[in-house]
Amino acid sequence: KLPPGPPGLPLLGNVLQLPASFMYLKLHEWSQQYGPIFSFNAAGQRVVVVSSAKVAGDVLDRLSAYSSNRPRWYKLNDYLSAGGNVVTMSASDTWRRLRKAVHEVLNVRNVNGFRSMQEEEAAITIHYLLKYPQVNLVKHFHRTSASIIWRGVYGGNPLSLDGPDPSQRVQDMSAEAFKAGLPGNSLMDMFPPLRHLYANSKWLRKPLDDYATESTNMFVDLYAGAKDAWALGEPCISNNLNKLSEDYGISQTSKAWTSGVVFSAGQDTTATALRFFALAMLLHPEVMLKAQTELDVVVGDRMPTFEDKEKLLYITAIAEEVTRWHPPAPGGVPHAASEDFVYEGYVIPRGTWIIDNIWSQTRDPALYDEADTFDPSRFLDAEGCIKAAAPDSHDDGLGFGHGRRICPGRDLAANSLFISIACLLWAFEFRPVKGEAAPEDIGLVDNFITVQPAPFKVDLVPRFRDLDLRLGETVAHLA
Ligand code: HEM
Repeated sequence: KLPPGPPGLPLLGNVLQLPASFMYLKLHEWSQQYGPIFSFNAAGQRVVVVSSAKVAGDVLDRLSAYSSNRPRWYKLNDYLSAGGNVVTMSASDTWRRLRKAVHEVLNVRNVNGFRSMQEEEAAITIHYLLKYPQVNLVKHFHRTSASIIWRGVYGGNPLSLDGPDPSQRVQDMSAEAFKAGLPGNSLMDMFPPLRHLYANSKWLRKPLDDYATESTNMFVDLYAGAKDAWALGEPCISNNLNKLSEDYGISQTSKAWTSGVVFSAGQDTTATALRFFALAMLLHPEVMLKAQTELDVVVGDRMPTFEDKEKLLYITAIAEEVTRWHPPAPGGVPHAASEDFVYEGYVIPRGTWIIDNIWSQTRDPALYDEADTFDPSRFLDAEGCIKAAAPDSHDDGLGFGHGRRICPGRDLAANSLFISIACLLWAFEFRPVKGEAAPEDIGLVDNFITVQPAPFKVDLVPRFRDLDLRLGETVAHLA
């Protein structure tokens, strides 16, 4: 038997009850009604939802041998991504090899090699915020996050705010493709006879094939453009993939796709977290003041660096709380059962989608009190040190998913968030702009995988009169 869940219609199941956007809120509502593991039917597709940290840990971590596949996404994976997308591909040998290559660069030790680049990017962000205060934070934080991951993947120079932005096209194309992955969003995924039609009709397939070709060309060009960085020996993901020996059996096109997909997986998520951070500062000036008191004691009037991390514990806690309070991907990326398995008496058949309901997990009353409140101190013990995560819960990083599919960029992202937050709070007071919506009324935008705060204005008041002069060498070159 499957876990319990909402009653549905014959054939269509619960598909008409699923909202077109903010689906995670519906899943949260159902989890309150049917418990930490429930199931529903999206027009014939069985879906199981895991909504507490314990059940997610059991099903996605401890039973990961059965729960690490991805849904069989015909439109998204086979057509739009030409089978080359490491996020959407099934748990095959190719996926394992690609993940290993990505992990070699992004593991917790090696990401430290990107720290000076991330410090530089924090300084550049402050410089642009001073130079272009009229430009919305959305654009500033897009640049920060895109530039860090761009350089992590392709090496090279920082992306600029006032020049061409080669990253935007990658972002737009990937957001477009991911729409097709949501339950009920692709007819060929819902109705198997249509797959035959598409397979046999060039005319029907044309827009999908054109899209895939455009993506492939874009990724191959970007990959080829990274060769200068490889020649200079810069540590970057594309270089690592390039060095994979022929024995791996991975084509150059597949390496190019993986580089592009890793870029797009890391960009929007990190930018979203920075936007929620800024919103949290508007809503909670007391948190900002406490963080700035810590910064005044530890770093004073020089810009923070990673060397200060061990002493900037409240800042570290803010970075953790941001992705708990508003996880950038609140509905996770769906997993799927690679074979039938049993959990607590429920049989989860092969092919079932398993939704990692991150939103409900980050509101799990077993782990967090008053979960809707932004409170970094929940991650600190009585001495003000960072608490160890509760056993088997990874309650300090639920926003990054679970099991063998867990986000391979989480350590890079955690470092980006730490240094950006430390430097931004060192540099500026965050104040509401008169006449703008009150911070609590700022709505959300559903971007299919990420959910972000709607654009809002914030008054960033420099904390030092000569701030631009304190930003170091890189910024002096930019100016
Ligand atoms: C705050 C920032 C980030 C958040 C919240 C985030 C969140 C996530 C989540 C929830 C997943 C799905 C995990 C699962 O299926 O269980 C994921 C997967 C992934 N993330 Fe991240 N991510 C972030 C940053 C990054 C960065 C910086 C990179 C790369 C540099 C990255 C690369 C990936 C990739 C490649 C996958 C797919 C893994 C697979 O399917 O095997 N992410 N991320």
